[in-house]
Amino acid sequence: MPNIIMSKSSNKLEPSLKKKAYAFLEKLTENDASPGLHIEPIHNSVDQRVRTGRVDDFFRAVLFKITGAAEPTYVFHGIWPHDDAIALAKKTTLTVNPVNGITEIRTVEPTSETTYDTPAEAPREPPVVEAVDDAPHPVLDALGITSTDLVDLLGIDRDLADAALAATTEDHLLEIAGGAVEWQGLALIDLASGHNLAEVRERLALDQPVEASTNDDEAILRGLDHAAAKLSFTYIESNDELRRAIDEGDFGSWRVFLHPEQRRYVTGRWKGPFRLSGGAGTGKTVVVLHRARSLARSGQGRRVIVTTYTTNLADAMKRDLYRLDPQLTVSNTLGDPGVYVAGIDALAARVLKHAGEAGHVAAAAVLGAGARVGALRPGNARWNEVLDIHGDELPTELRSASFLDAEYATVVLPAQITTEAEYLKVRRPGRGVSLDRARRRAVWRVIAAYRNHGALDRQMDFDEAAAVAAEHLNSLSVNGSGYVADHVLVDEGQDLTPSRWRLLRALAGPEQRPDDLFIAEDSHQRIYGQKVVLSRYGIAIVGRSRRLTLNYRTTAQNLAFALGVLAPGTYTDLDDEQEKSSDYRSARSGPVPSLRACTGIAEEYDHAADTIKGWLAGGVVPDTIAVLVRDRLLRDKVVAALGERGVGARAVDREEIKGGMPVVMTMHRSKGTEFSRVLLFGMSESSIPAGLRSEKYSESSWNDAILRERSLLYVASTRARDELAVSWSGVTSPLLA
Ligand SMILES: Nc1ncnc2c1ncn2[C@@H]1O[C@H](COP(=O)(O)OP(=O)(O)OP(=O)(O)O)[C@@H](O)[C@H]1O
Repeated sequence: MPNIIMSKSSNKLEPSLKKKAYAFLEKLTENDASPGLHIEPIHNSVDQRVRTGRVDDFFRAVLFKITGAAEPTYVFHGIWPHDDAIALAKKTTLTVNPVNGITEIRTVEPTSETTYDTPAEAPREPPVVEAVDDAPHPVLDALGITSTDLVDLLGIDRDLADAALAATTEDHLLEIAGGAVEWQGLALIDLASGHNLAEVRERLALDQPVEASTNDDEAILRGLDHAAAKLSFTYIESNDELRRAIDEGDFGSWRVFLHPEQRRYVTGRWKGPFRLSGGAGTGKTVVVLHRARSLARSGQGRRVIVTTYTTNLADAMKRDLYRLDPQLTVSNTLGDPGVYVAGIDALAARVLKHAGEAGHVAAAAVLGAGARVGALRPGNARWNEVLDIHGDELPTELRSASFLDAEYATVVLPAQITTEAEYLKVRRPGRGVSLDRARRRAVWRVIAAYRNHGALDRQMDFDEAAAVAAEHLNSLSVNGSGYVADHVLVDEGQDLTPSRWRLLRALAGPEQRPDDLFIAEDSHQRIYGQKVVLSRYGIAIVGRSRRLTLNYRTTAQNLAFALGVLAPGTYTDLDDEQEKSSDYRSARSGPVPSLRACTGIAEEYDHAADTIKGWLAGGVVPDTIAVLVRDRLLRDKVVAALGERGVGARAVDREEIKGGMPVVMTMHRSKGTEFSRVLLFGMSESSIPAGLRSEKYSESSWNDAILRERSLLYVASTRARDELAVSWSGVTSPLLA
């Protein structure tokens, strides 16, 4: 049976052609000599491997046939109307790159020397001396990149290198890169964003050239197997896979065309916890899903847990894992073989449910004598209740549910404090509020009351539940029952609290083991909780951390806007190192975000309705449009106001996003989602909510709250794939200034 390799370009078939493409390729895999297929060479073609095949009366497929092995391999390039297909087949070649051996598809234009546009603004004649200073300077030249670097060291096509070296704006360079062989385009973007040659070679695995072969067909097959070639080609292993690859087209690219760097983190094996950081849209979730699959398939009975902070995102990951591999064993019982996907709080609940009586023992150990496992509820209502009764015993500035919640989650629970004496002695690193003995006593009284209320009402907050679940699992490990999962993978790690980290550690076993924990995180997107330093909670990364920097989701223009929002803040990662964002880049270009100041809310509603109508009239699919707002109240007002202006829109809360209509949701809910068009609505001075007042108990807490607001805006702006619009009424948000 012939093997089929699909090229990325063949992935972009018109919907009407998908069924035909599938029927054609299915027949080809059964028997390439089948007479109905008409697999034929083309007279006078540049590449003697090229073939055309009959899809129907009107359409032909263009393929390359590689022989030599027991079965032939066909590289499927695409489908075109008959005459176009013949013309293309004559001039298209499948060759290996002379420098690194990577297999590439190229079009050889017989009449023109270059297939890339020379930039309009590039000087064609030597400029007169006076004009030189004002002349736009080529981007790559300014970085000291030469033609020798590009052509001889990296293996970039000469005509592409010439065009790229002449480009005087990053936009034009992006355009040129977009038309190039995938890995060559990415190499140019990397160089333009300041990476040196060695870094580019390492990122794209060009420092591992393909082993040479004297047999041309063998060389092509080897070149197709290189990590950089896999950006453009994928082996199709079954008819199911073929159908999905064709049906999902470009939307399913993440399933098959991984970047060599992403691939490295999917297949990499480490002695202990590994941390993958990276900006919004760099494919961290994609890596987590692929890695979960790779680990689940790495041995009999592997138990893999995939988790994250919010239930919505966990649900989305479960769906995507199925899209990635419908055959993957999914586990519905914690501890069973397969991949178990759940939000971190649902994991805690599941552990406690199974714990039975032992759960109450763990609760007493963590929360003090008398505590039992109870129903899971958020802590705010209980803190407020306790403050109403005992608030007067605290200094005014500490009468804050936010302060108490943070003190409890980051100091008391992780240190397993159950008595005042322990609290008086405990170290409180990173809390930013100093407490003398008297103040500690007062704070402990309120915390003890909080615990009493919890015990009386048979309630636990989510941090308590995680801490108790971790304690229970650790006690099982001590008794020799072992750990729950061979591998635990967590997405959005920046949002987890210390007790949740302890739970993750416990799920993977108390002691470090190979590939026990894989942590994807972006400290620029921390929108919940406090800063956490992992080493304080038994998770030692030491040298096992890397970053992804290529944004797959959004355009360079949207990314620049989003990074501008972050810029005034300082962010530290889970290793307490300063996080940088200067090397984030995008391979796509689009319009500059539109900013609209309105005089009042009515005008802002009108503008929102007009913007959405314009997008819809332009053919944008309705549910790929989102309006993002700071809170639920405004969300519901926007839905109503849009409706009054003739634009149907759906408010989205916890439920899955349904098709058919533009959606309106809070910025928090937008985490982990993406849309073609996004309007950030209501970005006025008042968009920093009154609720943040409770963070004013210390300067550092207030600064951190503002940092989280910046991060929230960064999350929201990076949801836009193609176009971003921002509006406000009256005075603009200080975060945008
Ligand atoms: N190799 C790839 N090929 C094609 N598309 C990709 C690839 N990697 C990621 N993407 C796409 O880029 C988008 C962002 O990916 P993903 O959600 O994994 O990023 P992320 O880093 O987790 O983002 P965020 O932190 O903002 O949630 C998705 O649409 C994903 O399908």
